[in-house]
Amino acid sequence: MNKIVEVLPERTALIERSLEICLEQIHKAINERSLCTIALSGGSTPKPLYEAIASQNLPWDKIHIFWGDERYVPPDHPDSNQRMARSAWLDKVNIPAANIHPIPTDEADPAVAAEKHSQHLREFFQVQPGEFPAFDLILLGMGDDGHTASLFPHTEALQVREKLITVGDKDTQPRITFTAPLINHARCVVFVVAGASKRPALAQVFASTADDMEYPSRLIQPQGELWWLLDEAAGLELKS
Ligand SMILES: O=C1O[C@H](COP(=O)(O)O)[C@@H](O)[C@H](O)[C@H]1O
Repeated sequence: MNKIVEVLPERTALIERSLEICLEQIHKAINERSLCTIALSGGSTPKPLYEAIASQNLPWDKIHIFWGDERYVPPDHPDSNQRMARSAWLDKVNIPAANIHPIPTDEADPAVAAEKHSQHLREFFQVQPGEFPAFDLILLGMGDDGHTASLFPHTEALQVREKLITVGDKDTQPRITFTAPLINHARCVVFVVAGASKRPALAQVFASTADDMEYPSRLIQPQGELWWLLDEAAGLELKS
């Protein structure tokens, strides 16, 4: 793993740097494999990044969009990660509908939706049960509690080792989430984290010893590149 930490002076610089890294990874994947697979994060932080990507001239037909986690709500719900990414980015560019791979949230049982989407990933990436595909780029955020994707502290989802996708648990509300092993098979993982409220959890995520179950972002140790892009409010104590 190649881990790079950058602390940017403020949020605009954080988004500009995040855009640069994303564009590098997109072009690299397309040059090497003629295709780029990206998994998006939700929450509020990445919205300006998605708006910035939407203004780029990219070979959209070669880019496939997935989500690292989703709230278990319909796609038009205000909390939907899919809805945010569509309005900030995907609805503004000429990307084929078949290149957008939302997490289904219409099954009565979220575990059925998780398995259905796992099967979709296996078919798309042509991997067998038990194998993990390698996304070109996985974007992640981090909550104030140290969660990432929908891997929340002390939840069963953190223990899942064999599956691609599982059911996360946000205060008893189900969510669908990539598992840590799926994220860790990515070629490149980029955390984009902003705001002083993230500082205490970041200190624990970067500590040499701390509880991975208390701070799930510690579980993210990909085989490829790992970028931590922080604004100064979040990363003040990590500035070298
Ligand atoms: O719940 C979630 O929160 C995290 C962090 O969100 P932010 O609003 O602090 O940026 C996000 O990465 C995750 O995808 C989302 O479901």
